[in-house]
Amino acid sequence: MTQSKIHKSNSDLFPIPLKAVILDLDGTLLDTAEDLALAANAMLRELNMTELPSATIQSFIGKGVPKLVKRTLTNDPDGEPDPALFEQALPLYERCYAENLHVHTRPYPKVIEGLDQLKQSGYHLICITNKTEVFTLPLLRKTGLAGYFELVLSGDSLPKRKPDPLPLLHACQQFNISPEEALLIGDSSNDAIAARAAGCYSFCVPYGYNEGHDVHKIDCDAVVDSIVDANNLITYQGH
Ligand SMILES: O=C(O)COP(=O)(O)O
Ligand SMILES: [Mg+2]
Repeated sequence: MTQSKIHKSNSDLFPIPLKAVILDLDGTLLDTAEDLALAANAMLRELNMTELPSATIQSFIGKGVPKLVKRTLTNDPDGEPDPALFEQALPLYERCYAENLHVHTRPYPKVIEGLDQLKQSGYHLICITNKTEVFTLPLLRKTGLAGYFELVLSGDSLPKRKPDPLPLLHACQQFNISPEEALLIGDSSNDAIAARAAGCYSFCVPYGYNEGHDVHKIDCDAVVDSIVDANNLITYQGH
């Protein structure tokens, strides 16, 4: 059935009855790393700074665009650049990424198939990303994913982003469901921490970014190979 690694010792947990499935974007639905790195290096070139390897920039993905720019400028996940440099760099990055939004970016294998299955089952489908809204919406449209989602919340849609639980709680409220009726499928600890704090279930996929760390160390309910595998561990609970 599935090769998913189930983290909960209580396998009676599965299949989990749910009303909504929340999906992370970068590293879960879409492989965006190459285009994010292209933009980051284009920004560095414009600033006459040394370019970084794509793999390094990939490890900086996860906490939104401003954080990616800070990490790229300092080549340090915790780095804080000079404020004047950051102010100059952020709009440069935003322009470069807008120009490179959809060069290499594609849905991961089994994403479309998985979304089709979830949609057919009747789940509310929600996308919650830390990506800036001005990039999220065109990217969902260009990759053919926009039509699956009843609600899309980006990193700048609300006062707080993942790992804060606010976007998840906001989504549950919008659909009048309780958090334990929702599952978040993500690729990083930002997703799992937000889900735990909100009281939602959380699964992780192993093919994403997780800021360069091992996804198997994340505290989540299961690590699933794909969205299709996630669908095999849940059951639709009706509205
Ligand atoms: O923009 C990011 O840094 C990460 O976005 P995500 O929440 O969709 O993974
Ligand atoms: Mg992600």
